[in-house]
Amino acid sequence: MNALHLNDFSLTAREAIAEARETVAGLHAELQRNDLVAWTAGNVSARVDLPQEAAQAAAEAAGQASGDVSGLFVIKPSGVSYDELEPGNMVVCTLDGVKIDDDTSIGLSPSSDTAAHAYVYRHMPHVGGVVHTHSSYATSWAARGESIPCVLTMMADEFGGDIPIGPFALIGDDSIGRGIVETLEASRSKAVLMDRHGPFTIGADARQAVKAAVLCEEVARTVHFARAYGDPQRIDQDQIDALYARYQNVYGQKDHA
Ligand SMILES: O=C(CO)[C@@H](O)[C@@H](O)COP(=O)(O)O
Repeated sequence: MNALHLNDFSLTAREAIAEARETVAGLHAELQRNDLVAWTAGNVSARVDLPQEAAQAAAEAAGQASGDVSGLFVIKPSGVSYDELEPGNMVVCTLDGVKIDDDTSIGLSPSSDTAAHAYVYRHMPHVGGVVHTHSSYATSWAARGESIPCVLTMMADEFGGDIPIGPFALIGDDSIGRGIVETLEASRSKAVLMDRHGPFTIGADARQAVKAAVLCEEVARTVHFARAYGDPQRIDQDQIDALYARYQNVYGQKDHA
């Protein structure tokens, strides 16, 4: 555990951490509601942006000048039933993936995918939320090492093209995170199917990352059946680009100035 304690942070920072804990705890229910997880096999995290001075002050208060205290993220505790998840047991980590003294029980370890989430936050500054599931249809494409071809307008809308396959990597160090970042940096997709493991999704915030996980499973299922009974054709790239631009910039309720 890190020497940092919640009390080392300013009131403003502690309020931001508390808000992130509420959000992340609530979003795990969305994974269940959308049938994306069996047992505890999935996790959601959210970045907590801190003003640099707040992060530095906390580090100095903890007598810690080293380590990445430029921000924090909140992630679920490993292996805890979704029925027991609540804001108070959401684990707070530095961007190095190290738990701070966050008033959860000392014994509560962060998700086993914490290193992967942390790597994404360190290397993709625009990402505010990360989700990992083993949802059945997306994971069956991962098991085959096959990317999902962009044969649906919904895929063009949300993923801007195919949903790519990432490399096979073992859990426990930066390998998975590195594979996620390398794959997503080469694509517009918000989802990557890690080979023989399962989907990881990103978003500007945690709710957008959960949406990407829901839509990833939805299109994985639809294309699975389309391929079983036919030969669906990939949408032309210029049409994918037009669909993606509309959906990302026009769809829904935009703030009308
Ligand atoms: O696949 C694995 C472990 O192999 C994890 O993603 C999954 O079980 C969720 O683990 P956590 O409960 O988040 O530690």
